Amino acid sequence: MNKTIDLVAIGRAALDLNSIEINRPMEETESFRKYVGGSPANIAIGQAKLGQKVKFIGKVGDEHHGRYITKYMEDAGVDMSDVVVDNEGHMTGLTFTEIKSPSESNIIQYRDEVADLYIRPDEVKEETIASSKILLVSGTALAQSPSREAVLYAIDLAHQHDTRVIFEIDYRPYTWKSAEEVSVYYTLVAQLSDVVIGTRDEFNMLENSEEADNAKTVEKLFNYRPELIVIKHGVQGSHAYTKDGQVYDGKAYKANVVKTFGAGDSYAAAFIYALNQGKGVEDALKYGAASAAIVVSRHSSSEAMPTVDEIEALIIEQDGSL
Ligand SMILES: Nc1ncnc2c1ncn2[C@@H]1O[C@H](COP(=O)(O)OP(=O)(O)OP(=O)(O)O)[C@@H](O)[C@H]1O
Ligand SMILES: O=C(O)C[C@@H](O)[C@H](O)C(=O)CO
Repeated sequence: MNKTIDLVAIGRAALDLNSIEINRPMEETESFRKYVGGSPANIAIGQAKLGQKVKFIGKVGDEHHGRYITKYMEDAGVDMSDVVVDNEGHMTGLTFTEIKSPSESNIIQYRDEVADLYIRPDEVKEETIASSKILLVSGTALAQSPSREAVLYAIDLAHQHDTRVIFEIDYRPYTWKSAEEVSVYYTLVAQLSDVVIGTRDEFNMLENSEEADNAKTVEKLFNYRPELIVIKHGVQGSHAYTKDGQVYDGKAYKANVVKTFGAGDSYAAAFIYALNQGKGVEDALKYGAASAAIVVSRHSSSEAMPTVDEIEALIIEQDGSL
């Protein structure tokens, strides 16, 4: 089928309530600003801002927050026509963020019985997956049925239609029942994906191990489908590994940090954008890191997503050239 969509993301679109009073613990924070949130929604918005054609597959509550999210993402350029409105009383998920200091942010999530975890396989449209170059899978969508089966079905369709599967491990502790359960589903989906992106801690969850050896992690996964694996190490940067044995080291850019969350989503949006533009892995690492440096210097994880010009200006400012 003709690939008219650059990326389709599956998973949660939720609300972030970010503390307005920065550098303060949550216990003393009284005011919050509302944004769209949820890792795959943030990545979809980031991609749209970079000029990509993006579609979203998910489920939102039949209430004010669900309507706000759908409208915001449509206005941001994300095609929301496959998003289902829940009709069983499940609500949109909420995240409160604490911005304690430029090096410490925490999140508190309300994710019991949330609408996004109730998307069913029969609500995933084959023609959407078939017409997209990339299926972006968020690991949190594997935490519970029927969302788990919806994701596995989407991956199967992607394989049938030559759609590249990118797995953002996106570990959130809520909803999962045990470390073993996390490891089983993360391993399964990583083995079925073409590209896997996660932090070192998230790969530890995948392996259910504290060993933290990047070389061993990639060696095991390269026995399966993945051809590119990215392991992120926060402000220390990130590493990309290819199946043919190449290793690329990416550095973090300097930033005037407001808060640390949102880094991973902005990184993924720009890293995938660069690969889709035909740039090499080395450049993709720069685009991802520059995008993250911009988002950590702003208040949100969605509205904060940068344009291509902003990313390239930051790379030129700090590296001297693109
Ligand atoms: N404080 C920072 N300053 C500049 N760049 C940063 C900072 N923190 C992270 N980054 C950039 O973002 C990339 C991804 O960050 P990180 O490894 O923290 O991902 P993550 O844990 O998925 O993010 P998140 O906190 O959003 O979940 C890093 O490789 C780095 O390039
Ligand atoms: O991913 C989430 O559900 C919360 C995010 O929207 C939040 O902004 C964040 O933690 C991004 O990494």
